[in-house]
Amino acid sequence: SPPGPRGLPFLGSALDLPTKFVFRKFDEWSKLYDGWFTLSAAGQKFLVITRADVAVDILDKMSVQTSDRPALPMVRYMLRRMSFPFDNYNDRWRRCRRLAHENFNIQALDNYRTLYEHATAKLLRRLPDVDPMQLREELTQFSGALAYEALYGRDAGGVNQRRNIHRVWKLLEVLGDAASPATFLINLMPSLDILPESLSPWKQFGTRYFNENDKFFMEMAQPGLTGQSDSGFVASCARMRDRTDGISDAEIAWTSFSLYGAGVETTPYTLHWFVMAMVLFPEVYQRAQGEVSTVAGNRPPTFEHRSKLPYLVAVMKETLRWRPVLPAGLPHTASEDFLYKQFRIRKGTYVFANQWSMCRDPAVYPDFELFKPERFLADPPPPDPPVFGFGRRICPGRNFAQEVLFLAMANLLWAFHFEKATEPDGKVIIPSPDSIDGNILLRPQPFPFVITPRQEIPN
Ligand code: HEM
Repeated sequence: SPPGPRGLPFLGSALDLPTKFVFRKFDEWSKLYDGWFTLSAAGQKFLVITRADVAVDILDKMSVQTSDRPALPMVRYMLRRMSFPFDNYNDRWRRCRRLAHENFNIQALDNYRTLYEHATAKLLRRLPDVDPMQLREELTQFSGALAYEALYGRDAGGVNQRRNIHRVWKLLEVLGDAASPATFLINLMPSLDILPESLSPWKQFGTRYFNENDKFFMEMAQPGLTGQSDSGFVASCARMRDRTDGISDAEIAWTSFSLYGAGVETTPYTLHWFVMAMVLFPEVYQRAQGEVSTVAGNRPPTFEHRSKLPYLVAVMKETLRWRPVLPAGLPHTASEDFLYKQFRIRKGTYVFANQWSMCRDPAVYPDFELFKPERFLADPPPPDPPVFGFGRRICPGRNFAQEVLFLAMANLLWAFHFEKATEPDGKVIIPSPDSIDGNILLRPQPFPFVITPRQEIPN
C-alpha cells in the first residue's frame, strides 16, 4: 500500500486530524514520508503532497484526473453549484474560469492600475489615525473596496458599497462555517441527503441562503450587466457574452462574488504578515525602505518603479513564502482512479497540496524559518514560492494579488516608519509570527507596533 499513517481500523486517522490548521499535522507527517503520503479518515481517502515537484507530477501533469473539488453537501445546498471555486470540473466551471482568466491575466491588469493607485493612496491617508491593533480590519477594508471596484466598476462607490462589502463579508463567514463538517451534520453524513426538504432544516437553510444571495449578487451586478457602468469585471464580462458560449447573467454575477470571496482575505492577511516581518526584521526593513526611497524620492512609488525595486519584489516573495496565507491550499479531488508510483489512487480521494511544507523545504529554501528576501536574488534564484495552487485550479487572481501587494508594500515603506512597541515599563514587545487564528487561512493575530509618518502624504 502507498506510504502514510494507517491509524485505527475503520476510523483511520480521523482522530489525528485536527479541525483547524490541518497544515501543521500534514507538516509533521511530511517528515516521515518522501514528498507525499495517503491516509484515510472515517472512510474518506486523502492524498497529501508536501513537496513541489510531486505537486507538479500529480496536479499539473495529471490535471485531467486531479482538478475536481470535494462536494460538501451543505455547500451544494447553499451555492447550487453557481460558485466556480467550489464547483466540479465541468462546463460551467470552464466558462466562469475563462471570464476570470480573460479579465485578470497580466495584460488585462493594466485596466485596474489606476484603481489600485487610488486605493493605496487612500490607505496611506487613513493609516496615521488607525490603532495598530485594528490594522487587519483596515487592510481588509482596503482590499474589500479595491476588489469591489475592480469587479463592479469605478462608480460603484458610496454608502451602498460599504454596506454591500459588509454584507458579503457576513455571508462568507456563514459559508465558511457551513463548509466545516462540525457545523452541519449533513457534511458528515451525506446519506441524510435522501430526506425531503420539508424534513431537512439544513436544506431549507441552504435554499434561503441561495435565494437571498442570488438576488443580492444580481442587484450588485445590474449596472455592469445593463451597460449603466462600463468599467470593472462585470461590465467587461457583459461585453464578452457573445464570445462566451452559453454564459448567463447569473453566472457572471456569481463569478463576480466568487472572485470577491477568494481574494478579499488572502491579500490583506499577506500585507499584515508583511508589516509584522518589517517590525521583526529591522535590517530587511531598512534595506527595503532605502531602496524605495532612493528610487521614488519624494513622490509615492508607482508601477513605473517596479523594475528598479528588485529587493522589494524579493521581500514580497519572501512574505508569501514565510507565511503562505493558504497553507494547505484548497483541496482538489480525483475525478477518476489514477496511478502514482505504481499505487492506485481512487476516484473521490481528496488531494491536498500542503504549501506550508513546500515553502519550508530545506533543499529549496535553506534557513526557512528566517526572513531572507535575498534568497530570491541569488543566481540562479529558487523557484517562486508555491502558494497559489496547481494545475487547472491555480489561483486566477495571482497576478492581480501580486500587483496589489507590490504597490501597497512599496507605499507603506515609502510613507511610514514601523517599529516595535514598548510596554509602559520600557520592555520591548516582540510580536509572534506563530500566533495565528483563522481556520483554513493563516490569519495573523493583531499585534501592537508603532507607526509614524516619514513623508508628507499627498491628498
Ligand atoms: C495573496 C493572495 C492570494 C493567494 C496566496 C491565493 C492562493 C490561492 C490558492 C492556493 C488557491 C487554490 C488553488 C488550487 O486549488 O490549487 C486559490 C484559488 C483561487 N483564487 Fe486565489 N489567492 C490569492 C488572491 C486571490 C485574488 C486577489 C483573487 C481574485 C481576484 C483570487 C481568486 C481565486 C479563485 C477564484 C480561486 C479558485 C480557482 C478555481 O477553483 O478554479 N485569489 N488561490
